[in-house]
Amino acid sequence: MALSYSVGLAKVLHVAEEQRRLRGDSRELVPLHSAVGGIAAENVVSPRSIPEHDTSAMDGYAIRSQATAKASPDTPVVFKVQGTIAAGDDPREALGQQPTNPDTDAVEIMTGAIFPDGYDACVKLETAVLVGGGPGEQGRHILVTKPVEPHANRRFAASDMLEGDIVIRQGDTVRPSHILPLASLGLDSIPLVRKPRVGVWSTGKEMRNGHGATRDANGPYLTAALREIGAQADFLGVLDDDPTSLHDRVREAAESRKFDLLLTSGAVSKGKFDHVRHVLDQIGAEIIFHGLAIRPGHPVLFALIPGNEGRRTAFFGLPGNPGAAAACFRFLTVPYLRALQGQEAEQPILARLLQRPTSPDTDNNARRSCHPMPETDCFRHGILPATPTGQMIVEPSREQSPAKLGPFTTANCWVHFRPGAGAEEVVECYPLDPSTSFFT
Ligand SMILES: Nc1nc2c(c(=O)[nH]1)N[C@H]1C(S)=C(S)[C@@H](COP(=O)(O)OP(=O)(O)OC[C@H]3O[C@@H](n4cnc5c(N)ncnc54)[C@H](O)[C@@H]3O)O[C@H]1N2
Ligand code: MOO
Repeated sequence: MALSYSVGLAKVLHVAEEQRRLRGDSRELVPLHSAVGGIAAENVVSPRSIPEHDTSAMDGYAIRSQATAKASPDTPVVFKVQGTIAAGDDPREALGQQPTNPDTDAVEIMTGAIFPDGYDACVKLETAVLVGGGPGEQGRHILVTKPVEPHANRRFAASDMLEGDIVIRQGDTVRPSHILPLASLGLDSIPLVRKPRVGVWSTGKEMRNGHGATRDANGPYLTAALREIGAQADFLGVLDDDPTSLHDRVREAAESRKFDLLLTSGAVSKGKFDHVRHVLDQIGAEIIFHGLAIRPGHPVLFALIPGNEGRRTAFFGLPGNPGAAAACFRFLTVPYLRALQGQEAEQPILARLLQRPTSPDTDNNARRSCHPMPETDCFRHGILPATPTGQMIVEPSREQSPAKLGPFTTANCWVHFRPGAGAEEVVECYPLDPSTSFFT
């Protein structure tokens, strides 16, 4: 009896935690413009409160609001304009030595500029009536024709973020939207978890000699998907069905210390040319599991390969059928890499299954693939549309063969059917691509 998915996953996470400890402090400071997609190595807290000063929210005139309490079109309040403060100016320098009187003077102030002492509000340029002025703009006055609210158009210091606020949490993936607050706080780099280095091979001579026109789908897919989730992935080539070259390449890679994880796809099942298990046994690998009670992907293998100085490299032997390789990658390899980098487990979105009438063959296929399977976890791709009412209803792809890839052009999610879960159940859905979200 094969191990259950939950036991297999627990073993994967256990190894990931162990390897994480062995990696030690593997962080690097990365400039903000290159940080998107990386994983925060620690909570980043705001080193200061922002804005650091009270500033104007509008281009206009700084005044003292109290002085306008009785302003009306018939009895406008007149202020003499004394100097100009632009964003980036020190108000004291901009206004010079000459003291101003907030009861009778206004100061021209630009958006983002620091308020001068004694002035509490800003009258927008469009609201004030400018009179006078001329060459050198001496003698300018403004008329204010209605009372100005206290603190109008004033942004208060520390009203945005406070010193000590958490800007990004340890384990969060950096998104472009994190960069705005991080940069505003004056941070130019961020500590990220060093990217896990992953080596990927495809196996099977059918992809090398061209007979039968099987093209390598798994190699490009796995390499690209790994890069998308922040790993440093190297595609190491397509190996043919020769156990000696498989042996040498895997051993060499494990001893090179270049990789945190190695992946193969294909050659893990029962066929005459399925050499992965045998080769790992020869190398002296610890087989954590070979086979899980999952569909697709039941021949999947997970092992630790010995290297130099007692160091061991984790290894996934993913099944060859591309749909099975993709499911095992999504539900085993991605959780492994998340845990290795200190990220929490992904939380699924719960959705109801779309019930469809079943008559043509394709419907029967679809129905069968979502039929409850006792003691087996099933992973099916499908579409979870954004409905106008916000209801979560998922439609599994009609075609679920792990050898057929057409549905990957339209699917946007994986559906996880727990053992025995039936068509009436609420099911767990995950974005098809782990770097995406249903809501962005
Ligand atoms: N007697 C049994 N036969 C099979 C079993 C079984 O339990 N008993 N399991 C089946 C299942 S399930 C799967 S999945 C496959 C997986 O087998 P392997 O991992 O050994 O994969 P291969 O035999 O090497 O290839 C299977 C299939 O996938 C194609 N393939 C492989 N790699 C790629 C690639 N990189 N890109 C595109 N296509 C790929 C390959 O050409 C084969 O058609 O075994 C079943 N058999
Ligand atoms: O893993 Mo296989 O059929 O379940 O493709």
